[in-house]
Amino acid sequence: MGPSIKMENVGVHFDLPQARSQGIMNSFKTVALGGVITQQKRRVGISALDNVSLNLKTGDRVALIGHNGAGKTTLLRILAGIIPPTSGKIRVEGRISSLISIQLGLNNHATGRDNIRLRARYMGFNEEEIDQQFADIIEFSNLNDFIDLPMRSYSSGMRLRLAFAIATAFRPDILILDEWLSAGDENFQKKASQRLGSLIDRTGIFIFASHNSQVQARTCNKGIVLRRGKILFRGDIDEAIKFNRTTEY
Ligand SMILES: Nc1ncnc2c1ncn2[C@@H]1O[C@H](COP(=O)(O)OP(=O)(O)OP(=O)(O)O)[C@@H](O)[C@H]1O
Repeated sequence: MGPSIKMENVGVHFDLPQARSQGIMNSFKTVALGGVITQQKRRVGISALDNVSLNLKTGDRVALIGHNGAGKTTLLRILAGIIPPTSGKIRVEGRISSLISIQLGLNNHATGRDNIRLRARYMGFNEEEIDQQFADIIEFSNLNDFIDLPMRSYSSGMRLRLAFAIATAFRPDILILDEWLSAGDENFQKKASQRLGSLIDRTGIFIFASHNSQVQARTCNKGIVLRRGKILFRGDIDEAIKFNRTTEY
């Protein structure tokens, strides 16, 4: 059986205890962006996702579309297990790789070489799998002798190259991407784009939040339009992009 994702009536609510104020609802009511700001008694919160159900299987390449604050990143974070849903159920079969915070888990005091192992273990890969990709990661990051120096001696671009090379080296069953990743100088960016594209092609399920509908049209076959935490439309990618472009909401 291939990878699958099943979400049933998932909701995410953020409590904002520090925002207890009577006036807050009035000042935010008319804003069309973001999740729905809620207020019970004097407790303010944000409903970032509301009653979202999804059924994804192998071959699904899903674009998440929607305005700022619509809930795209929250949905990705739920799927990646970074935050739990407040309500509803979620079931994921298969190994997930999230390219949301690719520098997380890297250690400034360790060498590039040691960081490859650290970060790959953090992603859930075993020593054998790491050994298989080790040389490729070193070659792709193109750090030459820097790979044996502690990461604190790297420039931010070098750090990103290493993080990118590691994050894209292992083929997961499910790949999660929040905006297209790019790293390094112009030359490296071209290489990085190709590598990311090839990883997406080889992944069973791909979920991609972005404001760039051109890239989404190229890499996805389905689209989900979110508005204020709810699914407003789902269908073929072209229809979803068209819906988003032509519907006032
Ligand atoms: N940690 C948090 N605490 C409180 N509210 C949050 C938190 N994270 C997100 N939100 C709120 O949840 C809603 C959805 O945010 P989310 O980041 O999922 O939107 P998005 O669709 O990814 O937006 P963008 O296109 O701007 O990246 C927004 O109203 C945001 O303010």
